[in-house]
Amino acid sequence: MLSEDELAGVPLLVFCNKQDIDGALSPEEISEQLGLAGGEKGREWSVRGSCATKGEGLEEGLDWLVNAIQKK
Ligand SMILES: Nc1nc2c(ncn2[C@@H]2O[C@H](COP(=O)(O)OP(=O)(O)OP(=O)(O)O)[C@@H](O)[C@H]2O)c(=O)[nH]1
Repeated sequence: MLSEDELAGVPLLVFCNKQDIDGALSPEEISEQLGLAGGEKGREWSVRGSCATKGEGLEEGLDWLVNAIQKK
């Protein structure tokens, strides 16, 4: 999907939800597995932990996205 021309340069935000559950993959592990760490240079990206049931990490992530879009 990220290789589509229409999405070139578009900021990417990935929420790694359910971080409150034991054994959840960390954002670092997920960004490695998605090939973002060290590999994605054509856009701003952020892979963040969240816990939707407690509302943790969501506002910070959306703030990051708004900033990234405004800079674009
Ligand atoms: N412990 C925990 N449970 C969550 C979290 N976010 C969602 N859930 C729960 O996960 C279940 C599935 O949530 P949905 O919103 O239906 O998500 P979905 O994408 O359809 O399903 P999943 O792939 O299981 O996440 C619900 O019981 C939610 O309450 C979280 O951050 N922590």
